[in-house]
Amino acid sequence: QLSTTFYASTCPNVSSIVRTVVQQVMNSDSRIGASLIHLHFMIALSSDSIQSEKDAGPNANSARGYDVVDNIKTAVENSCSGVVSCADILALAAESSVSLSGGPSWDVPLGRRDSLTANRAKANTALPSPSEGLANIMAKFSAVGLDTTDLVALSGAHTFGRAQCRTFSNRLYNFSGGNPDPTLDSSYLAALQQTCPQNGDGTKLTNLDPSSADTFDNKYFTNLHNNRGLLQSDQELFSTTGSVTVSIVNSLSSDQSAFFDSFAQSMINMGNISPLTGSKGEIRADCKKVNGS
Ligand code: HEM
Repeated sequence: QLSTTFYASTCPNVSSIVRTVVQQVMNSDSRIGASLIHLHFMIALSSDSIQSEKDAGPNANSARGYDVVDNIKTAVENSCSGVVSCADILALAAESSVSLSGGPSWDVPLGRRDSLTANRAKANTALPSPSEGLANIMAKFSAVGLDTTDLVALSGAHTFGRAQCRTFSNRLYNFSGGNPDPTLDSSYLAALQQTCPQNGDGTKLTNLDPSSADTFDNKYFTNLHNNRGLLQSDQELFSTTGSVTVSIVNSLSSDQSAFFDSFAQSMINMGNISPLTGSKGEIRADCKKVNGS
């Protein structure tokens, strides 16, 4: 029961306020759009609020963007005090991040409220890890009502942003019987081994999309065709023989506008995962904590 016109009378300019702040930050930080949508994903999948995910295992060190959410919140509060939730701000920031990076735009359904709790245990188990295998990741998406098309389309968000060596270095040296992941293209493997030496700094960053690092396009899917998916969870979408994901990758790699349409729809689906609405939850004053805590 979210609605794209939810703030039409209470905060009619909310979308452009959010977009302006995201644009400003992008001018000096080309990665911030990716970081904001990544944050939106983590929060959507753990159906929980900002505070809790921040320190959960799979996200430790990986959640950038909290400060920017605070800045957006301040800008929104200056125009319309106390009416727009942090959850809606993040959903709008995700859309701005994509459209300002060359991707699709869409009308964001709004009217979410912020949770009254923070649940670290749930964040730890509901979030997929890049090495846990396609079947498990499909099950985690399915558990929140997202199907295989959503999984493949949304994984296309790895068309921009960065990942730390520790999130894929298992593929580089000792993946199967002492060898690197056999699905990795050999020159890409060599480049990644240079970036991420064995026993090196696991927090070092590299581009998720080696062909167009900061642009939102469908090169992510052509990378998979060329065995240049960075995370194991990326490459498995294409390299798992017989998986239904293969034909979806094929169709999205051959048609960017089909990817954009699918992505926008799947973002709406992701944003619809059990939102708090009506009188449930609250409108947080500070996005990092429950009111009064
Ligand atoms: C399918 C399961 C997914 C897995 C296993 C996964 C895993 C990861 C990992 C390990 C990283 C690197 C984090 C780090 O190094 O700190 C990452 C980054 C990222 N993820 Fe995903 N992800 C998934 C789905 C998604 C979805 C659905 C979206 C958004 C719709 C998304 C958007 C991003 C973006 C944009 C980044 C880069 C963030 C930045 O540069 O700050 N991911 N993901």
